[in-house]
Parts: sequence; C-alpha cells; structure tokens
Amino acid sequence: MNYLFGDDLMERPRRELAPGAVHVPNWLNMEQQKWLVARFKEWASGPVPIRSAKVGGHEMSVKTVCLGWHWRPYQYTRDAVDVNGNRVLDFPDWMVRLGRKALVEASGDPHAGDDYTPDTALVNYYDATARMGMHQDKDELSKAPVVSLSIGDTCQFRFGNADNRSKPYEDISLSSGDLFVFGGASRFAYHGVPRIYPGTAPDGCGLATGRINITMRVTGMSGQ
Ligand SMILES: O=C(O)CCC(=O)C(=O)O
Ligand SMILES: [Fe+2]
Repeated sequence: MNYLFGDDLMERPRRELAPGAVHVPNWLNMEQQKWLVARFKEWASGPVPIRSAKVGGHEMSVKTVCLGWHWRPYQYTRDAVDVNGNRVLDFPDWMVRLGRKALVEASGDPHAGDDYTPDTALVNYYDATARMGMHQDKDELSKAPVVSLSIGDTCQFRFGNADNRSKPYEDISLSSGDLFVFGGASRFAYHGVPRIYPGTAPDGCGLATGRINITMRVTGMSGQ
C-alpha cells in the first residue's frame, strides 16, 4: 500500500505555522532542484571550499559554503578569513529573482518581493548524521525575511518561538523542493534540524545522499 499512501503522493498543504512563517511544500520542480544541485557542486569546490564552521572550537556537523558574504560564527565578511582567506563568490542575480518569487509565493502578494534584495546565502550540506541545534538567524542587521530551500533527503525541522530555544515549538518535515520563509514576527524565531531521514531524497533531484539547504538573507551590510 506504500505506493498509494506514500508521503510523495499525499497532499502536503502550504501552511502558515505562525505569523510570517510559511511552509510551501514542493515549490521547486525536479528540474530546478537538479539544476541547483549542480550549482551547489560548483560552489562547494569554488574559491572557498565547503567546510564545517567552528563554534567555540567545535566543528559543526553541517558543512557550509556561502555566496555574497562569508558567514562564520557570528559575523559576515567578504573574505573567508577562517578558511583560506579567499573572497566568496558573488551573490547571483538569478538568486535575487528566486528569492523575490519565493516571497510572492509564500505571501500571495504579487508585490511582496519588490523591495527584497538578498545579498548572502548560506548553503548547508547535511549528511545522514548531521544536525543543527536551535538558534536564531540574527547575525544580519536587516529584518528582511529569510528564504529557505531544501533539496535531497527529508529532514525533521523544528520551528520554535522568538523568545527562547525550548517549547513551544513544532516539528515538521522539510522535503526536497520545499520552501520555507521566516518573515515578520517569525523572522527571529528559534529553529533547528534535529535529524535527517537518510534515503528519502527523490530520484532525479540530483543528490544521491544527504540534504542541501539554502538560506537567502539580507545582511544589511555595505561595502566591498
Ligand atoms: O537546514 C535548515 O533547514 C535550516 C538551516 C539554518 O537554520 C541556517 O542555516 O541558519
Ligand atoms: Fe538558521
């Protein structure tokens, strides 16, 4: 019966979990996912190779490569001073357009993306055992929304509140092709990834194992 009632066939409706926090399942089609995975492979072996950032001397289990601005705990710079000193890749114009479309999609407002110009993306790779603890995205000086795209294995995603890292929170699945937007009152909500479900990536997404997550952000920084 699995083929009848599998997750991929059951309707997963779009949902606003809290004001400004919107989950849009299956936003990216398979061709788009595959194309993004090909870009990811280029970025990962680009001027600043993908690496595990160190938090308090400990390597994160997630590996990260950045676009536009390089993130390390807890600041943005143009040069990857904690990796090899190289300048990060430019933020691509097509990703600005994709981010704008994501906000239109999540809000239903055709103008929601008009003033949105993300200038950094953190591109994370999770293997089967990688996790991300509960945190806020607050190294940006701007309150503009964060746009999140997921490709590959499904994960358990924990979406919490803006006050602290514990309850109340809600666990949802983010699957290949899903969009999640953190905006408005949810911009600084705590969130994390307690686990990856290995072997759940759909055929054709371009990623055999693991999960890619792209978060676009507005740093609010200026300068070269
Ligand atoms: O992997 C995800 O879905 C979330 C990633 C995240 O929270 C981050 O990069 O700050
Ligand atoms: Fe985050």
